[in-house]
Amino acid sequence: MSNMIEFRDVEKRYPDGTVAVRSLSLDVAEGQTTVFVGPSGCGKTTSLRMINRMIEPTAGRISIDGIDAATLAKAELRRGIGYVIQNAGLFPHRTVAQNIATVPRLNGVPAAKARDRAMQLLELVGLPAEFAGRYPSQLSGGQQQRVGVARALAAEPRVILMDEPFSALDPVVRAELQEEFSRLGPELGTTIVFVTHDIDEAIRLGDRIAVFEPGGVLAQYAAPEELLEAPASEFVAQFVGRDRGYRALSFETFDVDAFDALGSLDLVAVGDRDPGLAGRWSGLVDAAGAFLGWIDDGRGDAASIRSRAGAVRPGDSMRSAMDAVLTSPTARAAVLGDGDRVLGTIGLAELAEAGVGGQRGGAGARP
Ligand SMILES: Nc1ncnc2c1ncn2[C@@H]1O[C@H](COP(=O)(O)OP(=O)(O)OP(=O)(O)O)[C@@H](O)[C@H]1O
Repeated sequence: MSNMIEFRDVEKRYPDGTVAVRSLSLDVAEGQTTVFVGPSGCGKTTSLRMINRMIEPTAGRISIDGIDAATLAKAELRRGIGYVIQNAGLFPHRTVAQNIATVPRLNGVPAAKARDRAMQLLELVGLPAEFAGRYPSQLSGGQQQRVGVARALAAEPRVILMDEPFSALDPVVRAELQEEFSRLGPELGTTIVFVTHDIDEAIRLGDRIAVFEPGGVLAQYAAPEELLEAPASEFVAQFVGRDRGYRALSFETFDVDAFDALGSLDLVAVGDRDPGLAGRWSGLVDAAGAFLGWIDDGRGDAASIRSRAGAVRPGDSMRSAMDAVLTSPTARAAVLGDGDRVLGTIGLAELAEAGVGGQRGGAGARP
């Protein structure tokens, strides 16, 4: 994979002597999402803004696609780089469609064409077409942020810089945007550099994560799995947090073969009835044996389903398996195989043992 952006010994020293970024060297791979994360004041925003030269480095070199950014005219450089900030920064007196079409219009794209494209982008970021004629103040924060992303995409940039774009949103909307956004980047093949102070957001979105520490120093640059499993310093270990073991489970695959034995589960097929199971948890299955949910009245009827949560399939992450156990009404997750047929159940203790063993031994260590 080729590098889209290269930092080489980049430094930013402000006139008052503050060194915001110290000897930064890193490569941003094309088509990937790279996240700059770290506590406040550690130089993330400064590093991001040096890419499109909103801030000029005082030493070192940044190249984009092999070309030294300092040799390009700023307007030309920025034409290929989208920029999204917190609170979207939309133009208040322009409609949503006009906001999205801003850069294409400046680039001479005819109005009708720019508008068609704006409508497509509106759909891409999950907003209904009737929002096109609204003004930013008539949208919620999350909707404005979606328009901000659409506007950045409108010029079909090869690179998008995002500075804490979701930080001002409430946790639910924020999680929604993270979820959708993590699909959008890879789908469009756009190279994204994303700044956040939130390690969970970094892990959710980043293909690679650069952890900055105070003083503008790059503490570690690695894939999320590696960051969690092998933090390079005490600072990184602290920053990724005490619950990093749990986070790391996202990268471990649930493997039925790792368990010596599964627990048993009584099953009732749709249309059958087993009075002996009244008052006990059992699994409802369809005629082909596929798990439909949990029942506790022994009646083979979809109306009896008390919960559909609490099932895990081979190939799910260990974190999903853990969630399945925790959300199952029985405190044990149903383990499903081909065609969602029930293989048995697992509980927290077995899972923890397999998960911890997997991490300790690393991939392939199991005989
Ligand atoms: N114009 C400036 N003059 C002097 N110092 C500055 C200037 N702009 C930023 N700094 C300092 O540079 C350091 C890095 O700032 P920067 O905004 O890059 O950090 P950050 O990691 O993005 O933090 P935050 O998450 O709080 O925005 C900080 O100590 C900041 O106070």
